[in-house]
Amino acid sequence: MLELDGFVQARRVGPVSGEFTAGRLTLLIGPNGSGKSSLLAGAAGLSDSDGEGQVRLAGQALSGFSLHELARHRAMLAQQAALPHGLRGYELLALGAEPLGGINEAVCRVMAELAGPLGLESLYARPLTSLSGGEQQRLLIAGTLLQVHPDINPDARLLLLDEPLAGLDWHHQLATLRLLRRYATRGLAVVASIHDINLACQYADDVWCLHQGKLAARGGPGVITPALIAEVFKVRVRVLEQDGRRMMLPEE
Ligand SMILES: Nc1ncnc2c1ncn2[C@@H]1O[C@H](COP(=O)(O)OP(=O)(O)OP(=O)(O)O)[C@@H](O)[C@H]1O
Repeated sequence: MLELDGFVQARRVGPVSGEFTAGRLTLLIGPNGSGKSSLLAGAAGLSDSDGEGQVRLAGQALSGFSLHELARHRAMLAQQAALPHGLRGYELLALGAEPLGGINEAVCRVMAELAGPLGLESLYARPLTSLSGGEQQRLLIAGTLLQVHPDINPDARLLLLDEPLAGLDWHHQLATLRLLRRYATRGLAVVASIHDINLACQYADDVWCLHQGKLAARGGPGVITPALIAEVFKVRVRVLEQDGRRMMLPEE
């Protein structure tokens, strides 16, 4: 679906090659500054590759897409996304739906569908500036998911989220990961950066581990091993197994 072919961004990331596949949830892990945001920005078409590198969506170079075409094919949740002032929750989502035809019955239905898992019922009517950090983040996630919902945007192919779980409580972290899996099941390539290694093990179809701008490992959750964690994160961990699930416990 989304192919990175020798993607390079200044000295921040690359060269990185690989594919984010339709129908799969790819979780990016890596220490601070390892290049996750830079890679996501490249995959979103927000920054071109240096040199010969290319990013292709369904075989077409992303650098040739207009902003309108990008909006039709992918949505991106940025890290520390800025919130427009003077808006209420539902108006933020309406703003995101604008390039896709604006508020209509389908948009209202999707807003209602997202309200349950993300706990938005009482937030839609409130001014954005009155919301807590985690509440704002849940609305931003909803706004991003709305833009690639099949009932609103049948051309959507790719969903990218930079640290969507930042600031969320445990309940809403799990709800968000379940939603991302659901969107992948609907046929999108879904990619998110995440700092919780155990959640990455539990929810990812594919894991990309970045280290100093390069891919240190890529594959199923099994690529996350104590040796990889020690090399990349400089943390020693022990593996616990329960009911077929693996958990990494940092050693003191
Ligand atoms: N605008 C910029 N100008 C110069 N260097 C930058 C810029 N943005 C990021 N960098 C550098 O590029 C590298 C990769 O940054 P990036 O934000 O992609 O990392 P990250 O893996 O997303 O980190 P984090 O987990 O802290 O969010 C870092 O060393 C960072 O300092």
